[in-house]
Amino acid sequence: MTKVKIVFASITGNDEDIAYVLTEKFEDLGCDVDMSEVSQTDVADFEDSDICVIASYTYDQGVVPDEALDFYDDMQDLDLNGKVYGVCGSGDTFYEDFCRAVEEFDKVFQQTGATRGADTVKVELGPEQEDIDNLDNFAEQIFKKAQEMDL
Ligand SMILES: Cc1cc2nc3c(=O)[nH]c(=O)nc-3n(C[C@H](O)[C@H](O)[C@H](O)COP(=O)(O)O)c2cc1C
Repeated sequence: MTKVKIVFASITGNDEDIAYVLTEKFEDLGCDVDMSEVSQTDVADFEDSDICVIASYTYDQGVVPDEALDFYDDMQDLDLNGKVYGVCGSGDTFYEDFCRAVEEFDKVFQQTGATRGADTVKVELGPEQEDIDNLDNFAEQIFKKAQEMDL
């Protein structure tokens, strides 16, 4: 069974909602899914998974959330070759750096050698039906890539 690890950073619940949408979709696809909050998660969990996903909000001029900084730093030392990843997150277009943390996590995943399974998904605040459709599509693409790689 394909193992999926979903890590989220969320203060007001939008990214937690995103993580739940993805959990449900990956489970529908027949995956074994584990979801956890970033400050409660060890990066080694990604090494034990086939598919690695991050859902993060953006704060204060586009930086990675404070509680995700250790995780972000630890990711720089990971070798995730042969694994598939995806990044998504919530932001607010009121701010200049809309969903910048999504881009930052995408960059660090690239450094790990993991393969991007789908383009990033950026959600304006909480996920509406259109976002849920985009997230379902995101999960399907990632799963398809993992199947192509025999994961
Ligand atoms: C002080 C503050 C700064 C923020 N800065 C940004 C930002 O630079 N870029 C962005 O896209 N969203 C920014 N946001 C919006 C949050 O990312 C957005 O509310 C998000 O939905 C929160 O996700 P959560 O519910 O998972 O905590 C900011 C919000 C606050 C309160």
